[in-house]
Amino acid sequence: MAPVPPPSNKRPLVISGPSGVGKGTLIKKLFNDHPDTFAFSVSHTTRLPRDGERDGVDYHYVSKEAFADLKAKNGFVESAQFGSNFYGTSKATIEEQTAKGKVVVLDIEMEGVKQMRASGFPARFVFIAPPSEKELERRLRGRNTDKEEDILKRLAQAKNELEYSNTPGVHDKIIVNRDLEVAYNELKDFVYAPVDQS
Ligand SMILES: Nc1ncnc2c1ncn2[C@@H]1O[C@H](COP(=O)(O)OP(=O)(O)OP(=O)(O)O)[C@@H](O)[C@H]1O
Repeated sequence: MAPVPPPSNKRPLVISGPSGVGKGTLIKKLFNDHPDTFAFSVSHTTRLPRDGERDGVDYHYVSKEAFADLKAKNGFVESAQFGSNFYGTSKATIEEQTAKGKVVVLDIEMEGVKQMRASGFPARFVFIAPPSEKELERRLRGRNTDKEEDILKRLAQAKNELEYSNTPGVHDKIIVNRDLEVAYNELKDFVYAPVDQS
């Protein structure tokens, strides 16, 4: 198959949506299909790695002290606290990848989207929605990565995320991830749309 030319729109892509909705799954497909086009914005986190996760690939795993230090230096475009852990996207990470000509992909949650919108950071905002809250719960339990306590916290937070997604003008595109292939095609169509349509 001939290689697909990169999208004409190079603005970073901000993918948000409740935990367990399938953001990671969709992003992985995009990267697998177009390995040289996108660059993942690897977030900083103070949480411990899950089995199989690698430092610098899934997250930059840092101490709470190191995180606070970078935040004090205004080094994050967005940061948030979930439970007892902190998450953030460093400016340096985005700038490095954009300078290499990549379309940077950010996987962040509601508070991060609010912060990025408030900052006026130039980006395209995509919200991934579940077909239903019941299906979201099924997926969270099905992936077998979270403790019961965390699942309940994620489901409570999901309600806030879904409510926020109804705010007009926040997201440039909302995709319901019911059937994975259908959702993936919608995402690709949006990402590869000419500049003036997105
Ligand atoms: N369309 C779909 N139909 C059924 N299952 C799906 C679909 N999309 C993703 N899943 C499954 O749902 C689970 C959660 O997906 P994933 O881990 O990608 O979510 P996420 O939004 O990245 O979560 P988090 O924000 O917590 O990282 C996974 O087990 C994944 O295989």
